[in-house]
Amino acid sequence: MTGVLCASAVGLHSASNHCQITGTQEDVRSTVSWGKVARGMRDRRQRIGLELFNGPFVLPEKRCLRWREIGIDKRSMLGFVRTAFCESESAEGRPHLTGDGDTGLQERLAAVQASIVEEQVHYQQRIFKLEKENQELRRQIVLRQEGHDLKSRKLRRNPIEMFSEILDDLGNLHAEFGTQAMLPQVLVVADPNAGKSSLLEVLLHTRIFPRDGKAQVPVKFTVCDGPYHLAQFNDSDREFDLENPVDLEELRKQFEIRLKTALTDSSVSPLVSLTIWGPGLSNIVLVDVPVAPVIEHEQTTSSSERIREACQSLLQNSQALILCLIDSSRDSEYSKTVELVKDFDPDGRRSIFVLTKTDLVETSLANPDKIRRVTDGSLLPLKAIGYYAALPGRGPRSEPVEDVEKFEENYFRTSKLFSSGALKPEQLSTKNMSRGLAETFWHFVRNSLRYQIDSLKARKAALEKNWKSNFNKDELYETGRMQLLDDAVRLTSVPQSVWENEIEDRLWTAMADYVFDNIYVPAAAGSKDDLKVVGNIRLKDWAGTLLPIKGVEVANQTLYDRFKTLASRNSSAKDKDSIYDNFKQTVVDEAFKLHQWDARAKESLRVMLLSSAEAPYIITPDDWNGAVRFMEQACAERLAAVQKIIGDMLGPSSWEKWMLFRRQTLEHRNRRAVVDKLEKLIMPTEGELTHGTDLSKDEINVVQKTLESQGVKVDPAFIRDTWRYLFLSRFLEQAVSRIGMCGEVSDSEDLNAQPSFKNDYSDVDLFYRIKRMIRISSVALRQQLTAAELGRLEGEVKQILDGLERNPARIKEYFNHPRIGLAEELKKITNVQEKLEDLAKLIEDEGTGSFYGGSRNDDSS
Ligand SMILES: Nc1nc2c(ncn2[C@@H]2O[C@H](COP(=O)(O)OP(=O)(O)OP(=O)(O)O)[C@@H](O)[C@H]2O)c(=O)[nH]1
Repeated sequence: MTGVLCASAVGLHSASNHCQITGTQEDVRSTVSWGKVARGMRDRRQRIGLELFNGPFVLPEKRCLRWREIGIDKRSMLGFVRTAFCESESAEGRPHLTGDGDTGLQERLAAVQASIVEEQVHYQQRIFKLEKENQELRRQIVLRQEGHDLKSRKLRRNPIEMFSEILDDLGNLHAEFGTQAMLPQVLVVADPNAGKSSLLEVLLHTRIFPRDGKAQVPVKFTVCDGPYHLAQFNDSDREFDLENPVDLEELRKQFEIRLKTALTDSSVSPLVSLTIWGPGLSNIVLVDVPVAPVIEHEQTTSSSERIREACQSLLQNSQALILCLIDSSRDSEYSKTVELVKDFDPDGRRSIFVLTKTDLVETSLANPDKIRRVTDGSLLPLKAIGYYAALPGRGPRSEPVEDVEKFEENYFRTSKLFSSGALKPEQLSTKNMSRGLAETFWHFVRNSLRYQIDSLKARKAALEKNWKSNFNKDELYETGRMQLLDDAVRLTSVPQSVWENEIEDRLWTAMADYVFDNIYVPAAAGSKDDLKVVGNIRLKDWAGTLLPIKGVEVANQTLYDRFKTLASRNSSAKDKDSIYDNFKQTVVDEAFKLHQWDARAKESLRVMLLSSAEAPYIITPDDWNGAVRFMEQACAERLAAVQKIIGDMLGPSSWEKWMLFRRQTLEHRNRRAVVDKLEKLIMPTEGELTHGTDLSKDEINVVQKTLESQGVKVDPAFIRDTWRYLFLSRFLEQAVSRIGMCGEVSDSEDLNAQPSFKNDYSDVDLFYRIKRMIRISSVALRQQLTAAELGRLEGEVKQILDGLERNPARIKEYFNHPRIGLAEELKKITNVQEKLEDLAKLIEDEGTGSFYGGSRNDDSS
């Protein structure tokens, strides 16, 4: 071969804005009649690359002539070069177009190819026009069907909206229950500055992204073909009119806020979602997926960790298409995004590559062969299912989308980079890509729907196996509510005697320690006369102060406990269902926070008790017998409690030490020493207790000093404390043995015959009065309870339930039982499955062809 004239150099294709010639000066001079070319050009503009065609003609390996530099249009240059070629064809050693074969044939082939390209472009434009008309007709039909209801200016829900809703439902199912189901969506990924935002904006036909850069957060765009150009965030009802600059500006602001919130606030979804309607938009779900969080995961902070996970889980969806943008002006073989795509889709089964910025390649002639090497899979590490070239921008992003589209259309019509047929005309331009993408997307949808329906059915079957009943939260709430109101009413049918006995028992338990420590022991520890006088005074003081207060507290607590027991009454029943427990117990608790016993109750109880304190003492044999039994039991119980306290003070006995391996502490040993001394010095183990309740200072001193001489160091408070229980124990032992000597009486004679009835047994009398006061309190409190408190409580329960009904989120919280979880999941899966089946049926009936959406076209095209 004597010379090589590259195909692109010859300019046989009109889609070039420069001419490239390769070969040495001699090669080229001997093969082409360059003078002819030069002459033709000079004739036209008098200004031509003379140094190339006539001059010293030092042709380096590669030379380039720009049409614009020469000053003639491409079509003319094409003509000149063609003629020059034809003339030189007969010459010996004529030049070759790149590649082998006969030059003339190749030239003719190239010419035919060029005209085919032109034809295709022409028909493509016709198709656009027809589609636009078709779309306008559809819009009019829809508007007519909707009766010109312009309140909602969107089209009635189209398949892509149905589909997007299903995607959201599946996302929620996954987040709430971990249910796996995947459907297609188009994930758009790119290296920084590759033109992703520009491309998305052309696809959405609006400059939607915030101007000052956008946060690295995934954004889902549900793109719908519709008569009006509108946008709406999925978490809001507001529609933005994209034709209105004020609305558009506001939308950008809102968008920016949402992106920032998604990045920083872990309580909101990391995926920002919005729907865009517009005439001629393709029906498709696009997700802008930032790759930086996935690639640079070592540097992620905890807040961006969520974003990384979200992006990763989007990419892991084996049904999703990955639209990977490749900046052709850079060395794409080193692209980190391409590496990432390879990780998630090693076989290139769901990846599509889009070459952007090819205009820059063309002007710089950096690597003209690049397109072919990308599309034949030799440049990138994986072969994709589709390739497109798009020119979504060329300068500031403020340029109207229409202008970008026009520029793009013009560029592809004339670009020599694509003249070799590496990409077909329908693979060139954003518009064509959008259409092709919609086609592939719906193809993926159709193929995956059946599989997803089946996988949801399988999950449902597994859930149904675990689930017998068919509750939902609203039904559960209604049942729980009815049961609670029923329980509140059932409180009124509790017998009076049950209330009274329960309050009486509880009140005595609550007051027993006080009665011993502050009434009986101080009164009985003195002389027999003191017992009556002191006992009387202390009893009245108790009746006038503490008893009414404690009485109301105890009655309220009794009411609460009984209501709680009733509310969980099913616990032991056969149909017990713990599902209601949480809800009912919480409502009961809240009702009792509201419930205040009538404030007048204490005062009326106090008056009643004080007057009973004046009432006559034991009169009848029953009074006596009851009082004796009560005193005996009370003293025995108190004695047992005191002995237990003393036992704890002294620590383990020798037996326990050896057999149970328990150890005595220093405090235990000191207590034992103090008890020994007190028993020896002050309180004889045998015989009547003659000492008063308190130790004198001298007695304490003696005990302390004696112990000190034995090496035991204790302070006076320690001695006094030990004495208190020691005394009480001895005192109660004597009381129990004394009361044991009292027999039962059957009549008044018997009663009067009791030894020293009036004098020696004043303490029986005291216990009789104590018991009578407790009884009077319980009867009075029961009366207040049944007459007023039950009614008020029922009202309060209703009040709380009404409040709950206004706050469904709280109701949801109460019913969080695993079985409810199953039922909820089951319900949601059924719902999604039904929607999927509707969509599958629609696809079956209409075919996906009608779902792709429109193709926008300019009137000019
Ligand atoms: N010449 C030319 N410039 C383009 C092309 N596509 C985009 N640009 C320009 O490239 C610059 C970057 O484009 P963007 O759309 O912001 O790129 P991006 O991928 O979103 O960038 P990041 O925000 O870093 O992700 C802008 O100035 C665009 O106008 C193209 O095909 N040709």
